[in-house]
Amino acid sequence: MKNPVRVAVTGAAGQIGYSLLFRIAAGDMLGKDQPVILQMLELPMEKAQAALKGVMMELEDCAFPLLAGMVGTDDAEVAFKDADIALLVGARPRGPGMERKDLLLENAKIFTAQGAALNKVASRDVKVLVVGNPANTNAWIAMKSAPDLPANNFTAMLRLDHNRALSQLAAKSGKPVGDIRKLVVWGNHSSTMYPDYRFATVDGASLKDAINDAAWNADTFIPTVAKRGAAIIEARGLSSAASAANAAICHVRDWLLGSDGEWVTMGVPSDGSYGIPEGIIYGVPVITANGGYTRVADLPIDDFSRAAMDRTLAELEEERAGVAHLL
Ligand SMILES: NC(=O)c1ccc[n+]([C@@H]2O[C@H](COP(=O)([O-])OP(=O)(O)OC[C@H]3O[C@@H](n4cnc5c(N)ncnc54)[C@H](O)[C@@H]3O)[C@@H](O)[C@H]2O)c1
Ligand SMILES: O=C(O)C[C@H](O)C(=O)O
Repeated sequence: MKNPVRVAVTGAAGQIGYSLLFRIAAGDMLGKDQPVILQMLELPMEKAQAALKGVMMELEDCAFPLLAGMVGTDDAEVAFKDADIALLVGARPRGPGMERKDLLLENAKIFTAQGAALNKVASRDVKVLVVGNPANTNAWIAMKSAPDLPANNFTAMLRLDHNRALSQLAAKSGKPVGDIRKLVVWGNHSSTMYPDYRFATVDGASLKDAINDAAWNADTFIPTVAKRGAAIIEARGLSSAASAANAAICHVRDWLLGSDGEWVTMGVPSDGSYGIPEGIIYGVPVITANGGYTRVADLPIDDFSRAAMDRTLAELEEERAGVAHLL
């Protein structure tokens, strides 16, 4: 039996937590031979702590063979103690009519404090995925608040956008969703993101050529993916949860276990390539292996793409300026 991996999850009693924790404990994220210890954080409020207790009772009732231990707490330093993986989910979600950046100031404080707590007590190689919105800027805040940890280990979730784009492309082209390769979602997890299938292939053939519809790309595909979160909120009255949890599982699974040479989208601190200033957490295509990721480099950027990539960058820079005083 392998040694257990410590997985910290914040916002554990929330909607995403309720979809996420059971799949982690079932081995969907780290493999069916990898025991896990779940270290769950919730707000220090009676209702949140009671709900967390209920979630832990249900986890117990599943008798997951891979669940080697559980901690439920309202103290970030307890939740992050020696954590190998930290899924930062806990934050206020947006409601109808709000943009994700409307949550900026309210949620930013959480990520300053949690970055500092990770810095103090987590494993020195902790891999951090920020899900709570606005995810890119929150990841940047956490990274800046944890100067002793490797900056490249702070990532934001764009995998939900990536998966949404895959499904839209499969529906349009009639190709099986699992056969689409080399998709990218550039930039911010916000309505400015740029889903880009110029390089996408199915069985080695260009998907862009197969679709051959520039108007659909600009007028339907990009806005549908970019506004999907809002469409879910409109339909459900609540923001996406099971699909968000699934995307978090995909993101961490690929990061830790490798993507077998396939491209996946991760929000990672920029290395300055593609004209994105260093340090900004920006969605880019990466290939993952051995617990690390490598950017797909030197992709050609045409004028349409440059404009789209600059638009989402400008929003990230604006968000960063809006929280600079907290750091
Ligand atoms: N990046 C993405 O693709 C993506 C997708 C879906 C949702 N989200 C975001 O994820 C976040 C969580 O969504 P949800 O639907 O689970 O919300 P939710 O309100 O159901 O749950 C959030 C939970 O976090 C807890 N919480 C709040 N502040 C906390 C803190 N400082 N420490 C620990 N726990 C805290 C709350 O008590 C609550 O139980 C939201 O910000 C949402 O917008 C991101
Ligand atoms: O859109 C939201 O506010 C929730 C989440 O980020 C999503 O994309 O579904």
